[in-house]
Amino acid sequence: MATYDLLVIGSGPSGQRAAVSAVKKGKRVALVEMRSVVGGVCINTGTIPSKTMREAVLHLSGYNYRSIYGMNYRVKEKITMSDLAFRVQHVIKTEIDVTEAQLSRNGVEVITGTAQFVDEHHVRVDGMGSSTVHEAEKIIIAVGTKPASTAKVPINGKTIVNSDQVLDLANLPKTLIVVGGGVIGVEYTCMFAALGVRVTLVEKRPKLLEFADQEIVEALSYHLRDSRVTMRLHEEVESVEELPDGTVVANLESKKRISGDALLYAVGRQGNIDELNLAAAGIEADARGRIPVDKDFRTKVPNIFAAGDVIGFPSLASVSMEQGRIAVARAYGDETEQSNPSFYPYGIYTIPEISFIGKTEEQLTEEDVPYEVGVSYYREIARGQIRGDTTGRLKLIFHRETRAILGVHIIGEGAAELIHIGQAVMVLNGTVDYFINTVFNYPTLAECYKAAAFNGVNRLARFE
Ligand SMILES: Cc1cc2nc3c(=O)[nH]c(=O)nc-3n(C[C@H](O)[C@H](O)[C@H](O)COP(=O)(O)OP(=O)(O)OC[C@H]3O[C@@H](n4cnc5c(N)ncnc54)[C@H](O)[C@@H]3O)c2cc1C
Ligand SMILES: NC(=O)c1ccc[n+]([C@@H]2O[C@H](COP(=O)([O-])OP(=O)(O)OC[C@H]3O[C@@H](n4cnc5c(N)ncnc54)[C@H](O)[C@@H]3O)[C@@H](O)[C@H]2O)c1
Repeated sequence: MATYDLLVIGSGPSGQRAAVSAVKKGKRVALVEMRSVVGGVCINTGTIPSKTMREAVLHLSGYNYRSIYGMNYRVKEKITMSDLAFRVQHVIKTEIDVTEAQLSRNGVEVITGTAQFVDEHHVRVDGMGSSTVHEAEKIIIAVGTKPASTAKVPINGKTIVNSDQVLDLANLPKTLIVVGGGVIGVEYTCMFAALGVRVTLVEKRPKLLEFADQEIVEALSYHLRDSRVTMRLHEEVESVEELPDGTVVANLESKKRISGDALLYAVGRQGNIDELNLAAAGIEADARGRIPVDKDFRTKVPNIFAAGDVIGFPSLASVSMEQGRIAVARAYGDETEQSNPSFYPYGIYTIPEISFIGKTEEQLTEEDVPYEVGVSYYREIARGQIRGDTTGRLKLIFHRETRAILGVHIIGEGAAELIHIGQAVMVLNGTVDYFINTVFNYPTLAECYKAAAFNGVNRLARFE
């Protein structure tokens, strides 16, 4: 029986970061992964495939250049699922190689197999025709999630797919039903709509992306409609059926029936805990398979920690890495490593992209915080015109009295990169005056910050 200082279960972003951090602290570390390759949902089925597919869609469809060369501009006239899969497979393979190299360079022992607890210090790993028990002083559960499913939606991996299977669609459908207007549903809706697929998006809540600033969501909704997406909000899909001709029907609770060539079921995800035998370690998960932890990512069993999507919100690759790092720091009594969730950014890879940090107008209104808003439009910035994005906008929210930046909300090309300028100013306690008094490269999208700051400060001046 092998003995480790730390055993990590799962090789997604949280597991990888936890394992390497522990090695850097001089610990002997093993990482167990049940897939044949490392990287988790992030590299193999979720983040990396979807973001690469988006890039392929934007390139091949010529979407970003239609405002310059005309609505019929295309790089490739007939785009197939294999065109998209080609680029995706290339990036997945490279990312797996990079991750494997990083783990081996750092001396993390990767064990392939499915982990299950024997007790709070022992884990059995079944794989490759063998079963071995490993002992560890500390254990980190980083098993991530899998798509939520129900018997009423017969996923067949071909025409009725979940988000792990999108690239398995044999052909690009002419019509697609997307169930779930969360981040996954909305991102894929945008990609297929940009390819000319007629998409119907069904969301049971009255609004899409409820956690985002509603002005930004309204701007996105405009783009979705412009791309001929039909939005069925406040409507719940009750069941799905396959018809003999191979098409698919979604039955809504309101008795409406929607038909399509294919259906993507993206109604959330649940913790990957079925194989773990958590009870043997004295741990319980909630109904959605999420494991409760304290602020240090410690479960109710003192030597066992959990990080990443399996602990629930916000379920982002970016945050999962950070949770893995902090969990290891706390496991070894290190309080110096810190991370502040108030400054975690969101990047939503819709078309156009959305990114934000800090509070929304809705939250600040609810909290009675006196704020002012400054807005700038990509069409007024030279780089916006050069790039062909004339619909993007950046919204800066700042405190009316202290002038501190309270939130930044962006929709448009490069939003997920651009947000980090606002993030740095917020983290360093900057005010709107930073943007007024700073020179930005010209022509860049970063100039949006300065234009928005002027706009906001000019509004304030009306009251002086
Ligand atoms: C379609 C999609 C798009 C996304 N896009 C983004 C994005 O743009 N930006 C972003 O920040 N986040 C995005 N996410 C979220 C991101 O992928 C997750 O937050 C991240 O992968 C979670 O990392 P993790 O370490 O918790 O686990 P995961 O990446 O889920 O990895 C967990 C690993 O544990 C393994 N495992 C499970 N059980 C066992 C067991 N018993 N024994 C051994 N191994 C086990 C699994 O095989 C898996 O490899 C997206 C997710 C999806 C589904
Ligand atoms: N860019 C990113 O950061 C990114 C991208 C994709 C995924 N993710 C992560 O992946 C996780 C899962 O994403 P998701 O979109 O699957 O989950 P989600 O929980 O965010 O959204 C699911 C949506 O489906 C709706 N829904 C549920 N049942 C329904 C029904 N029967 N009919 C119609 N609508 C229904 C819900 O109201 C909800 O809005 C998220 O937590 C997210 O953080 C992040």
